[in-house]
Amino acid sequence: MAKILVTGANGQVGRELQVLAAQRSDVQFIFTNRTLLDITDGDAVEKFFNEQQPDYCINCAAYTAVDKAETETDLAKAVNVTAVQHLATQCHKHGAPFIHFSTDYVYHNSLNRPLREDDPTEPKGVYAQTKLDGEKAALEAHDHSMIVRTSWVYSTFGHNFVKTMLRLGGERDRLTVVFDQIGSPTYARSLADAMLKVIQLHRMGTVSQEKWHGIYHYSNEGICSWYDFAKAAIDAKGLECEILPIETKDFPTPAQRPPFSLLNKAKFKSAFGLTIPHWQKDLKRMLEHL
Ligand SMILES: NC(=O)C1=CN([C@@H]2O[C@H](COP(=O)(O)OP(=O)(O)OC[C@H]3O[C@@H](n4cnc5c(N)ncnc54)[C@H](OP(=O)(O)O)[C@@H]3O)[C@@H](O)[C@H]2O)C=CC1
Ligand SMILES: Cc1cn([C@H]2C[C@H](O)[C@@H](COP(=O)(O)OP(=O)(O)O[C@H]3O[C@@H](C)C(=O)[C@@H](O)[C@H]3O)O2)c(=O)[nH]c1=O
Repeated sequence: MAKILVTGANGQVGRELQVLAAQRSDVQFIFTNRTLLDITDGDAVEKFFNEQQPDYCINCAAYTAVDKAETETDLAKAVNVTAVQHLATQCHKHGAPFIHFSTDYVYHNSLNRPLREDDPTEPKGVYAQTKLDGEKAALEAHDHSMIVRTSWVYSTFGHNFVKTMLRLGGERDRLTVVFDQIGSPTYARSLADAMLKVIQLHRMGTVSQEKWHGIYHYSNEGICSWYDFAKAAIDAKGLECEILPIETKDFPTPAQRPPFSLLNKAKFKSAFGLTIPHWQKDLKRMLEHL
């Protein structure tokens, strides 16, 4: 039976993988959180791999506090770069294909079309830079590193934009949200499900090394601004809170966000023959579980 190691399993994607794992008996999952396995500890990671011998590793651990990363730079680097190198190195040593998540924030441009994996990157903040460096570390350390760049992840678990909007929307009469940052949300349940399907295809022998190794995009289908996304969530919940569109300059933050980071998913869909739900459908699905 294949053994899948999931690191950072207390985060949004990790928790969704745990939900899906409960429905599977054909695969053995090992879920680790920071207490069970601190991935910044290289010796601990090595020992863990030697003892557990996983067949696959999905790294859901990350430093994701975008603004705080501007001041907690060393910690962001340790988790998003050094630790990723530890995991990829051990995956390589044990012949375990690796899945690692990255972000749409590696981009910062004004291309007037969905972004492809080979479009130029231009990380603006510490979080974005460390995620890009982590991608490189994973790709260099292991020849079976799948980097999945995703965007605007939300779930019933953990902290995310949707839950923040619903909380604030229940407390205030009015919220102002940027409408000049465009992209696509990603329901962590769908992302988790897609990763397990990719592993299933690999186990069936239909995913070559060349196909596994490299960068893929995955987010929900469709396009919106953070304003549209907030309004959809508030309206779906029937909250009496007015959502007003504002420009980024009127919502200053320590870290810059990309103005346009809509991901083109053509490579992922054609490589694995999978379809991706539209963000409006997935938002409804998530709100039903909330
Ligand atoms: N959230 C988003 O909007 C987006 C996320 N991504 C990427 O997707 C991936 C998953 O994100 P998401 O599920 O939202 O992340 P979360 O922030 O929800 O979870 C990250 C998890 O990593 C854990 N962690 C942090 N440091 C360590 C460590 N040293 N050892 C072990 N575990 C650690 C955290 O533990 P603790 O709770 O103890 O801190 C937390 O449980 C990440 O790579 C992220 O960069 C990409 C685009 C958008
Ligand atoms: C709370 C709030 C945010 N905003 C803006 C700020 C920001 O530009 C945008 C998104 O808000 P947040 O700061 O909650 O989201 P942020 O932490 O930037 O989310 C990012 O997280 C990392 C981990 C990723 O990888 C990205 O894909 C993305 O999901 O909305 C408002 O305009 N009004 C508000 O009331």
